Order: sequence, then structure tokens, then C-alpha cells
Amino acid sequence: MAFLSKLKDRLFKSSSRLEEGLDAIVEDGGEEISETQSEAPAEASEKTETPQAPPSPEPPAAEVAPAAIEPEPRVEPTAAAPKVPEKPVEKPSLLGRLTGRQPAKPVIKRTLDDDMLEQLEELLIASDMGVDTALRVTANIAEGRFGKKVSTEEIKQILSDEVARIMETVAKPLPLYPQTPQVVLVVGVNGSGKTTTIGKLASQFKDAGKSVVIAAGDTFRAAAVEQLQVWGDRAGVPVLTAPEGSDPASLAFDAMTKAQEMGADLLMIDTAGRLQNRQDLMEELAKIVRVIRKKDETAPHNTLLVLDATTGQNALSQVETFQKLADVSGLVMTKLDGTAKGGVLVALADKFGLPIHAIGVGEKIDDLAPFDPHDFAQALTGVEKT
Ligand SMILES: Nc1nc2c(ncn2[C@@H]2O[C@H](COP(=O)(O)OP(=O)(O)OP(=O)(O)O)[C@@H](O)[C@H]2O)c(=O)[nH]1
Repeated sequence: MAFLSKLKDRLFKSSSRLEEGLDAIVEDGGEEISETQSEAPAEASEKTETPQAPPSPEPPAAEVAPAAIEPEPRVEPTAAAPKVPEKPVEKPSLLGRLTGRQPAKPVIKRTLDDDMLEQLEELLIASDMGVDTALRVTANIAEGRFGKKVSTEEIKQILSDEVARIMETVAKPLPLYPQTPQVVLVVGVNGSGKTTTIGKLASQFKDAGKSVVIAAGDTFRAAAVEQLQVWGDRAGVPVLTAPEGSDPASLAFDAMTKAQEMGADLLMIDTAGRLQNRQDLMEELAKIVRVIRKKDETAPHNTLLVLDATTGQNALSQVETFQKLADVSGLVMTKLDGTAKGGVLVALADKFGLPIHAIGVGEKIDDLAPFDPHDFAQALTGVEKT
């Protein structure tokens, strides 16, 4: 699947770290077993199969998932590419030819014991899953498999299933409500990717036929407003601004009036991300909410917290902080491309259970993908999709 390979390619740092770690763990203390002698895979033994989610039903009409990443064209080797010398074909043995059996491939398997579980725990912690989640995941891996021999491929698959099971409950597109304008407050620390995410979301909703208005609520930084305007232009969506230093709540009120007059479907409000003075920020966010409720007492309908995956475990404390500052309803995780800290998403899902609406996998306008727990788990653990 092209999306998986793209995600995997972009998540390569997390994936390769886990993959290499799992290879090393199985090799360390494992033994070569030819496939014909090897016992039934541990996964198929006592452990009850991880319940695979039934193919998800079509999302209700009210929900719109951000468009998935375009499949990448397959790169065919060019004529100029150096030729790889062909491997000499191995002749099967006489017995093999007579019985039609292929020679057994040696596979390294290791007994899943306390030592191996401890190493797995350490690897998961090093992959930013956090101590609690790492302990829970390894306990689940051990259940019904303790003392059995596992190969690298088996352990990757088991881990991938565990990760997918945790993530399935949080993978939810941003819900769309019939009431308009739907107000989406976007919060997060400076630099987490709020502006970029607003631009990407606005573009996707516009493509889905929705009319969108953006309000540049971080009125303290002229550069932030300019950036948002650039993204608004790219997405073809109006951006409402106010003079530098003016009251963000007053801008939010004006934006709400304008969005209502225009009959807009969505109003996305950018906010400041200065955590240096939490009290000020809390008051600022509370004031924005108070004034938009004068226009619609059910607003904001979503409060999106944008998190930067490269901050690793720090993302956990950002969720805690922003939950105190605002009524966070869902997450967008940015910069999952090229970070070795993708495992933090598992810790976030396990600890907070907040919906993950989308993931950012690049700086371009279409680099925002719906969060797919199975693709993510496979990309993270290095499982080859069959
Ligand atoms: N690689 C990568 N870069 C991203 C992604 N999302 C955002 N960025 C980059 O991260 C940087 C910060 O993004 P912004 O959208 O400006 O972040 P912000 O939270 O609005 O920051 P302030 O304007 O300072 O509040 C920019 O250079 C973006 O191009 C992503 O998914 N992948």
C-alpha cells in the first residue's frame, strides 16, 4: 500500500530504531532453527488473537476525514541504474528434487523469558512509549506466550498488533456538526505546527466543499499572523486579522460575526502558544471562549491541541498543561516524518485516550493524513504489509 510505504519511509527513524532493536533482542540469546523444525509460531498458540477491528463502517455523513496522502508513483529502476549481479541459482539437493521440498531456511528464534521481556521493555521506553505503556505492552506480549520461542518477524507482528489495539480507540477524524459555523479553537505551544496544521486542514475542508474562515488569534506576533495569511492564501481561505497587540478575544468575536454573516461552515481560531506565562494564556483562552459563547453558547465545538512529535515525552506534559488551560477535545500530532520519537503517540493514546484526528508528515499542504492505527503500528514496528 503506497500510503503505508510513504508513512514508513517518513517514520523511518522510529521504525528502524524499533526494528533494529527487535532484531538485536531476538539474535541475542536466540538460536537458529530451520523452518521445518520450528514449532508453531507463538502468535498462533495460546494467545487469543488480538481482535482486529471489523472493517470500519463508512464514517457517518457528519464526519469528514482529512484526505489521505496521495499514493506515491512507483519508482522503477532506470536503465542507467547499475546492474546488480544475478545470484547464482542454488540447485536443490537430490532428495529435495525427489520430494519437491525446498531446503529449510534457518530462522532465529528466542525463548520469550524474563530477560527478553526486560530488553523489550527497555527498547520500548527508548522508543518514547513511556514507562507505564512499555510495561503494559510487554505484559500483554508475555500473556499466553511466556516460555515460547519467537522469531523477529513474530515479535514485530505481536508488537504491531498490541500498538494497533491501543491506537484503535483514539483514531477518529475531526467530527463535523450540522451547526454552522463550527468553531475550532486551535491550541499548542509555539512552533508545534498550529499554523501549518490550520492551513492544511482548511485546504482539506475546502476541497471537501466546506467554506472555511481562519482567525489569526495570536495577535502578539506579527510574524505568526503573516504566516497564517500565507497558509490562508495557499488554501484559498480568508484569514481575519487584527492589529498587532490587539485583544485576541475581540478578534475572535469579530471573526465569529463575520463567519456567521458569510454562512461559513467552519471557523478555525489560531491562538497564542506562550507557555512562559500560563496565567495570562489561561485568561486569554478563557476570554476567547467567553466572547464566542455570546454568539453561540455551544462554541467552541472542538479544541484541537497540536503537538510536535519531535518533543517526545514532553508531549505528555503539554497535554496535561493544555487540559488545564482549555477543554482539549482532540489532538493533531505533527512532524512524525523523520523523528525517532513516534512511539510517544502510543503513550499519549494509552495515557489520555484523546482522539487523534490527524498526523502531520511534512511541511506541504497535503502532508496531513488521517490517523490510521494499523498503518501506524506497522510502520512503527517495521512489519511488512502483506
Ligand atoms: N517536517 C515537518 N515540519 C512541520 C510539520 N508541521 C509543521 N512543521 C514545521 O514546523 C515549523 C513550525 O510550524 P508552525 O505551523 O509555524 O508552528 P506554530 O505552532 O504555528 O508556531 P508559532 O507560529 O510560533 O506559534 C514550521 O517550520 C513548519 O514548516 C510536519 O508535519 N512535518
